Amino acid sequence: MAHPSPPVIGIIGGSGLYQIDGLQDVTWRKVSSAFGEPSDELCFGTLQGTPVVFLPRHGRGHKLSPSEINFRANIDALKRVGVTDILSVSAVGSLREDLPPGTFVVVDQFIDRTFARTKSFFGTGCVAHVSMAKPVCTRLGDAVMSAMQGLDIPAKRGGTYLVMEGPQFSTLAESELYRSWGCSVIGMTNMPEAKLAREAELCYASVAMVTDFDCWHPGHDAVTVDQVIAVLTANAGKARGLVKNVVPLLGKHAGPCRHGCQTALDHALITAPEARDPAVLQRLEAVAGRVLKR
Ligand SMILES: CSC[C@H]1O[C@H](OP(=O)(O)O)[C@H](O)[C@@H]1O
Ligand SMILES: Nc1ncnc2[nH]cnc12
Repeated sequence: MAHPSPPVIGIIGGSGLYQIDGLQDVTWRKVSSAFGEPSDELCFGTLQGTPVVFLPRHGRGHKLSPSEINFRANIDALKRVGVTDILSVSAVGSLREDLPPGTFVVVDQFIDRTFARTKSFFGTGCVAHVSMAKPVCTRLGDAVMSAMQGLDIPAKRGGTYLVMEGPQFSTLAESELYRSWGCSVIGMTNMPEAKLAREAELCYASVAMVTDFDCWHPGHDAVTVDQVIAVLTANAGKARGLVKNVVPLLGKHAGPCRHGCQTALDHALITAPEARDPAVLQRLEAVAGRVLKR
């Protein structure tokens, strides 16, 4: 059995989402990771009796820029406390006219243009290659879509999230390039987060909340943080409603995901057992213990 059932939900909050309102029995607790410091303490609580673990991606007060986030520590820490499913919530710019600010996009693909981040738990001493063909968990995506019903949220299932390094926003030429690639939205954080969740055999889905039209749109020639925060604030109630609905929905699922997220490492390890570095294996205990022990 890959995981105890039911799923344990972890929420990674992005810009503007530094706590979950309405969470009961809340405690913030420092959780150590073998990969350094997570962005903040983890927030443990329950929503209608269902346990939830929350982590603000940039830390409370938004202290970390996208390039400074220790994505490995965040995912490792969430796995260490028993999280099986990660719902990522992010602010994004829209690259399409039909995705105006206020739209919630449950993205299903990513293009990773980041270049200054550590992107894998694996490497010298234990090499692995997981599939990223389908980076988003269908079960989790289904639950998010159901949770939005009745909330009056303009929602779209599917779309490609272009992940840029930042912290500066894009040039017009870059924005037009990503549009020509057919991308739907742009942000700075979902990679390597999604890659690391897959390596850690965690289900992952991302709700991309559109806050702006980046800089390509004739009516909006630049994006500003003030604009992003204003749209996020206006949509905070809807984001809260979504989290409130999705947690009990997911909590009702019994057993592991059937889409392969929780067995991603079954055919991924390539380093011969006798060539593996024991110190590296120890660091990988939470992430990959399931396959390293057998
Ligand atoms: C505040 S605008 C730019 C900032 O917002 C997004 O963060 P997140 O994905 O954590 O919501 C974007 O990726 C940038 O980090
Ligand atoms: N236009 C944009 N580009 C990158 N990240 C963003 N986050 C919110 N809006 C964004």
